Amino acid sequence: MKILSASQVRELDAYTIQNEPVSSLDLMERAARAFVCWLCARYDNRKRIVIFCGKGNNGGDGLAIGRLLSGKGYPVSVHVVHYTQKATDDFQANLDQLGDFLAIHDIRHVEDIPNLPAGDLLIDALLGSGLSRPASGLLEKVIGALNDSPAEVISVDIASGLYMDKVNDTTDAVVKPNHTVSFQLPKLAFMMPHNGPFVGNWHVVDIGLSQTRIDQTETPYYFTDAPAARHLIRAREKFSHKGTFGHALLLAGSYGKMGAAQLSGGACLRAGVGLLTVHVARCGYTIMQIALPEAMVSVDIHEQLITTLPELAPYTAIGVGPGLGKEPQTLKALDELIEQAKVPMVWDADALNLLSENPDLLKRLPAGTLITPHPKEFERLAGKSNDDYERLELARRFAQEHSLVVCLKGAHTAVIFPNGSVHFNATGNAGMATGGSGDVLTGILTSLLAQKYPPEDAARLGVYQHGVAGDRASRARSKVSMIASDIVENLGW
Ligand SMILES: NC(=O)C1=CN([C@@H]2O[C@H](COP(=O)(O)OP(=O)(O)OC[C@H]3O[C@@H](n4cnc5c(N)ncnc54)[C@H](OP(=O)(O)O)[C@@H]3O)[C@@H](O)[C@H]2O)[C@H](O)CC1
Ligand SMILES: [K+]
Repeated sequence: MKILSASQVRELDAYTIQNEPVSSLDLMERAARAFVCWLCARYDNRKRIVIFCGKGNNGGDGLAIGRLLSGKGYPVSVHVVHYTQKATDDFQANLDQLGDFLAIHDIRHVEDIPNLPAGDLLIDALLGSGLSRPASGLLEKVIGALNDSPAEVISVDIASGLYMDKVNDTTDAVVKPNHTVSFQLPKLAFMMPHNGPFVGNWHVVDIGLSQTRIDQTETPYYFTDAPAARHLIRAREKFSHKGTFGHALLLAGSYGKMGAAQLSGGACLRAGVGLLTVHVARCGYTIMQIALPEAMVSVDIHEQLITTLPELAPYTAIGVGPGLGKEPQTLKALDELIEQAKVPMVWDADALNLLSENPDLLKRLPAGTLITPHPKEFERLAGKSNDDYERLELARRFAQEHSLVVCLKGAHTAVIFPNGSVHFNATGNAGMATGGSGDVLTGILTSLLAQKYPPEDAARLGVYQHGVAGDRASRARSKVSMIASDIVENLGW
């Protein structure tokens, strides 16, 4: 799925109106119907609905939603916030229609804002994608009232006050909804970690905007959802054998961190690799043989560290980093790895920290290598950024400059290709913010590379499947109790 900017969505809107053709008022009706359909599937008509409308098309949607819900027997009250004289034509047309159904409450002063008790369901249709400046005055007060209320809030299209595709100031007044129901496509703002409170759980509903035009519209931003991920999965041929699925090498596990090697190795196996060898510090030999009977173990000459490489010829992909440590002898082994590796690689964890301390290594990383930094590791590699949008742009430049596939980990992990395109991931949950979760991802990615998935596909699919397994684990164990080995256990294709 593509993610478009506010101006591209406006253009898409206009194109659909002109070419389908459909009147803008009918398009608004479609949007309202899609929203109502979403709402009715979740809340029955005993729920009291309180709708707050601005005077643009987002407000127009709110009015149409009020009319449709009222028609379905929901107790609805509609409040129009008069922050401006100006109203859009479609807002006005809906206001005229709604007047026949319901009394409309005007909010002209702070005192007109109603009480919002816990049992109500508040619909935020104040401002949508047309936001052009921070909400102030009366709008700011209404937004404050919505945020102060214990009632559940659902935002129409986007939380009022939140920019679709650029950073908000921390002092901006923005609605904090429980849910956002977005029309047609997700928005870039939904992907940004700091926007979490201003998005809530988000959902996309289809309003029939032109697919032809969406296909034609160029964007660097994409969303890897279930259909996109399914498209990447390769079927297993009947006459395949373990050689078909490659031989992965993981360089992972030093003294006290052998669990990282175990998690990464387990995930690598469960992601379908034919054969796996884990190269560990000598002290890990027995641990690994017992913990992962399906893997072969190669031991370093050093008792506690990884300081050398095994013969690399047999391997079809290499993953390095989990539980590695940052000792100078290990750095030397990584230097040799860059010299000798002729197959795709994943660099993670301490391998990334060593890269950031040794920029010369970074310059020599082979094109197409996958790196999997969390925001702090990325900052060490590429420098500080002031906000999420800046970090994303920095990561795009970084991926392009170094010809790397960057998996910038987060709630919606951003997989960034060497051409600068960004693929946000749909799956995963906060339960995955637990030690070892990253080691699991490295194992999955190494496995897919070993099976000859191109690095870009391996990254998108691996990150997606990691999240799916995390979601299964959280259903089985809860977000609080799940641990990284539950993610390995729940991997499935
Ligand atoms: N394609 C779709 O997805 C469809 C979306 N629909 C809905 O339409 C809105 C967008 O509607 P629009 O009228 O463009 O914009 P808003 O409703 O968000 O804003 C209305 C006007 O308010 C002004 N504005 C902007 N920011 C502020 C502010 N901080 N304070 C006061 N006023 C503000 C602005 O006008 P200016 O000229 O003053 O800048 C806006 O134009 C979309 O989100 C959907 O909900 C359609 O219903 C169906 C198709
Ligand atoms: K809104």
